[in-house]
Amino acid sequence: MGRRAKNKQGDPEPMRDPAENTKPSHKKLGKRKADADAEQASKRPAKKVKGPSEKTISIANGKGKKDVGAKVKAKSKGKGKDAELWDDVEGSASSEGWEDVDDDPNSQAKSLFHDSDGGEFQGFTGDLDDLDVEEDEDDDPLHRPTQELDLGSDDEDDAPVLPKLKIKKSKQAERPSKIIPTGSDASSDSDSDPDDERVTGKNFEARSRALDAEAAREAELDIEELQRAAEGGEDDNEFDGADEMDEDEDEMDEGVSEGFVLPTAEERAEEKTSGGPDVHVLQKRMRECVRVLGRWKKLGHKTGRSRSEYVDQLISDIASYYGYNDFLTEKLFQLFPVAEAIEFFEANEVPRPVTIRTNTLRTRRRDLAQALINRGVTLEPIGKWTNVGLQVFESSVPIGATPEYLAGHYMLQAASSFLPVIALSPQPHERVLDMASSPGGKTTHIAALLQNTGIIFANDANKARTKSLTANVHRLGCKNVVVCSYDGREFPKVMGGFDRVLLDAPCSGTGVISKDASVKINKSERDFTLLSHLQKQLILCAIDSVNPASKTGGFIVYSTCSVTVDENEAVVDYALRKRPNVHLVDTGLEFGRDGFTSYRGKTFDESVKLTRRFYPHVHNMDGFYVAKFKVERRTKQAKKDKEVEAEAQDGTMEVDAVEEDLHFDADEDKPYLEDAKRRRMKAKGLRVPPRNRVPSASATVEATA
Ligand SMILES: C[S@@+](CC[C@H](N)C(=O)[O-])C[C@H]1O[C@@H](n2cnc3c(N)ncnc32)[C@H](O)[C@@H]1O
Repeated sequence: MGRRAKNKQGDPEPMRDPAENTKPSHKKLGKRKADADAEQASKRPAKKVKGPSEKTISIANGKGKKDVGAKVKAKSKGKGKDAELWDDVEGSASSEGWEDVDDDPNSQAKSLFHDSDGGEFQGFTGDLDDLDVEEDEDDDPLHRPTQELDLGSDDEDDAPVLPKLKIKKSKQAERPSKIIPTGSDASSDSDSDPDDERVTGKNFEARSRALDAEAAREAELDIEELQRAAEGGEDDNEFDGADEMDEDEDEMDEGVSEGFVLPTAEERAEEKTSGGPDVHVLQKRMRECVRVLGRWKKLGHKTGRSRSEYVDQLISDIASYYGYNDFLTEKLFQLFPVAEAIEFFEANEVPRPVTIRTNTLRTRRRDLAQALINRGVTLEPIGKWTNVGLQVFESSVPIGATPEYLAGHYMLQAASSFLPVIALSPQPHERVLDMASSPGGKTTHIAALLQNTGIIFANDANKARTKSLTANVHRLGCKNVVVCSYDGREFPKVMGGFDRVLLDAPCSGTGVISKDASVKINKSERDFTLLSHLQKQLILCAIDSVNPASKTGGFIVYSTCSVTVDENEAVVDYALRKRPNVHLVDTGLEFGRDGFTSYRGKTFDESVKLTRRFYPHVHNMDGFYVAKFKVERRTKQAKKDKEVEAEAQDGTMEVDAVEEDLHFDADEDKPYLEDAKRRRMKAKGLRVPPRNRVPSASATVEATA
């Protein structure tokens, strides 16, 4: 296997065979964790990627796994491909970045929410005063948990051969489609695989071309798959993934495993009180449940048990194997076909790749790459979809403390966090609101796309968190940012009339479990209810803060680092119903799965399929969701009609957060704009005219120019 392949983050490993030896289970971490710990000890020493604190970040090696179909459209527009990938300035296809470098190590506030790089929600009560927010550790590689980087050997055969669970082998899965490729994606290539070369300043462009070609190949495969799927028709089973096994597997394995007996409800209850079964029993049972559920139509009748008994057993075993609470296990399990759900849970056990976003206000990607390569960093472009992203494979220096980092040439930023800003696509000279912005990964990215023109109001309700936001804004040389600290629900009363608004909403963080395993056990039904409620309030305020008459914009992007429907499609659908003057538009993102238009008995507006879902097991990036709306002028009757309809459909969850007469008050905005202007002038050494008016309101407004 080539160097690149070895160094990339591994795919989630399949559940191991019972024959493999493991430690006894560790209840708190989940049985899989105990299992993994045992295996870890036997692995070869890993090469390390150092974080800024000298902690090591390493990436587990993984092999062989293929993936389910991500949609990749390889588009080649105008310029040469090399130029696109290594462009100096972010082009129209946009570019993007990881945030969350918390430059304020002293801040100890605890976050109730997850931000895209792994904050923490700890029981939000719905009142901002109850929020207790912590600095985002994952924003800062200094604080990132140590992860294992197993670079493997040069010879693929050296890797331990793990018996594989035949949990899923869909037709789709026969080729790589991860947007950030993994080792396994490249493993089938021959010796002459360009991936085998070491990445140097000289071969950047060749590597970029190879990536393009790969994307094009994948796009062709995607089309083939879609055609196959269309010809194959729909499965009428309760679960999409049912009967999804290959026919050849069917022939090989027609029956229910001999000696396997699904425990009864009583036996399960007994098992629980006695600490649960041995990890081997769990693995075996999960395999069997996945296999039988995967071919329920053929095997179900032979089991003598009901489908729901199998499902219940599997959910319960997943919870204890991976260490989730039962509620969250079921919630996440329901999002996927059976076998794919296992892939998702497995992917959450593996760290995502280390990625950085070039700050184009300070440097060009190729120059940054060369500078880091000179320092001993092994990296390469993330992929064609971003012209500012770099994936770091190994580094002999702390990647969060290099001179380039300190000089603001890049942001450590998860690849998924690039997505909402790409979708927002801010245009130079626009006025942008980043409604929940700390620690500023997306704000600074927006600033770069605006080329330091226009103005960004970077708001966050948590004042402590705005410290790291301000630090990042300064470090990256953003001169068009005003930092402020309001509850987002106060907008647009605070100010409005924005060309674009980003609402990267506080969320449960179910997309970033690999970064923060505490999510597995600390999320309850109530958390999701409260979060969804807050998100609905915020999204209406975000919509109302947009100037529908904007000549260049009039858009809002809603994003979360969560994969639950309550926090995503349900919020978007609610906004569509409550605000007749908005409609969804294409996000402009070239990959990601369609948003759900129906889910467990709920039906959403058809246009919700325009929203995008991203998954760790599919795209090799954090779980993420992105929706983009266009805001039009309101017409009174349309508004009334839609709202009556919304009230009727809403039932229990009514969120009337926004007063109807809210509008942008240019006068109220003036002091903030003036303040920013004054500071800009001051920074440029110009004479600053006397202040007309001091900003009112309790909020802190800090111009960062
Ligand atoms: C997902 S994080 C934002 C990450 C940020 N966009 C970035 O890219 O660095 C969500 C943020 O929302 C903030 N927040 C929570 N409730 C809020 C509210 N009611 N209004 C505004 N911000 C809020 C939290 O303090 C947190 O910083």
